[in-house]
Amino acid sequence: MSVITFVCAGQMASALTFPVFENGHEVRLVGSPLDREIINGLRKDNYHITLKRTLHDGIKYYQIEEFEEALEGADLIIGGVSSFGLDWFCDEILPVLPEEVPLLTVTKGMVDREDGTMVPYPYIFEERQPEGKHLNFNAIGGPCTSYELADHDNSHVAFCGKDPKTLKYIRSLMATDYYHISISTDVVGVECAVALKNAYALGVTLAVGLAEKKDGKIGAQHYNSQAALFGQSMKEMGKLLNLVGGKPEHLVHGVGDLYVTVFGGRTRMIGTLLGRGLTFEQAMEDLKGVTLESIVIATRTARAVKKLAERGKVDLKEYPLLMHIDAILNQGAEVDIPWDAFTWDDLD
Ligand SMILES: NC(=O)C1=CN([C@@H]2O[C@H](COP(=O)(O)OP(=O)(O)OC[C@H]3O[C@@H](n4cnc5c(N)ncnc54)[C@H](OP(=O)(O)O)[C@@H]3O)[C@@H](O)[C@H]2O)C=CC1
Ligand SMILES: O=C(CO)COP(=O)(O)O
Repeated sequence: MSVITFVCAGQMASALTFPVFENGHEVRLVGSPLDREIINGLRKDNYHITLKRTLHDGIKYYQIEEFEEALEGADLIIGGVSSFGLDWFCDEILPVLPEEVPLLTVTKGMVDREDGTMVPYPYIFEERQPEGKHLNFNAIGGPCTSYELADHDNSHVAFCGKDPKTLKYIRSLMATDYYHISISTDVVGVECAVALKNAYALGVTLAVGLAEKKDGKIGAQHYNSQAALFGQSMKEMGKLLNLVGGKPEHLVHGVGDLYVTVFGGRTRMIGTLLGRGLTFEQAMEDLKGVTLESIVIATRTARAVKKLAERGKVDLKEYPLLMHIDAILNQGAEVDIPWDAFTWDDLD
């Protein structure tokens, strides 16, 4: 039995307690300063108020003030922060983590630099750890919604990090007959692929809202338009993956993640509302309190691509869907899918 300490008791970190606990490990779940209510509820009856599932009896729950106690003797630390708590995680958590214990994070995202470079979160964590500290950073990517993992649906994810031995070790702690894990040292490839899907899931689900608007009926579906946007998303994601230097095969994790997010992710909600004709501000107001990584990543990716275009490294015409998503989110544009920009002629 190993001891596995989770920092943040959000939906995904808490869902991961299922495979870990079922593998016989001691599970310690520590809430962020914003997770007090979640931890109080779990202590009462193991029911997680945002995941809406009952966690295993036997998990130990901690408030953030008890973090050091929860770290004692830990063999693995799992970070469950979202992009919105990234600074808190870097400033408050990284300094107290023991160097000898590997860290595995679920946070999907990238940061864009002034010159248009896109840097995945594990590298940001590495940069922002205290000077002289050398934590062992690893991350999870791939299609896996929290509530379906909690329900034991078969999921295939990718763990990435620099050290193959660590990746094999972490996999040995967490793999089950329903939680299937590929491992890779291509951190940029895995992380960029799965971060990008958040931006494009918003793009595909515009078609969900557009169909409802067209038919005047909530729940109306038009799969042709969703499929066209899905294909265009895959094309642009592939180009972006190539741009950051990730291996093309990791597009599998990003495209799988795009699929699950279009059907079962929170990003579907914002894309649908925008497609129905709500302004960005109205949609955000309706979805107050929902974790929407897509807004952050779409904005950052578009900013990076525009910067690279200024530098002559890319042609913006190759990213019509990303540019339209950015215009909706950041320039007040109405939804008006640039269908013609998606077509191309391949003639010998
Ligand atoms: N949910 C899912 O199905 C999946 C999620 N992911 C990724 O995992 C990450 C977390 O997602 P998820 O668990 O769903 O999100 P949640 O919003 O449920 O959890 C995020 C965690 O980060 C904390 N947090 C947010 N903002 C701050 C802040 N300013 N300061 C301190 N802590 C903060 C949250 O506290 P609080 O609860 O109070 O907000 C919570 O503990 C995301 O990057 C997401 O893309 C990956 C795979 C699937
Ligand atoms: O990343 C996810 C599934 O892999 C979930 O996406 P959302 O953050 O949109 O819910």
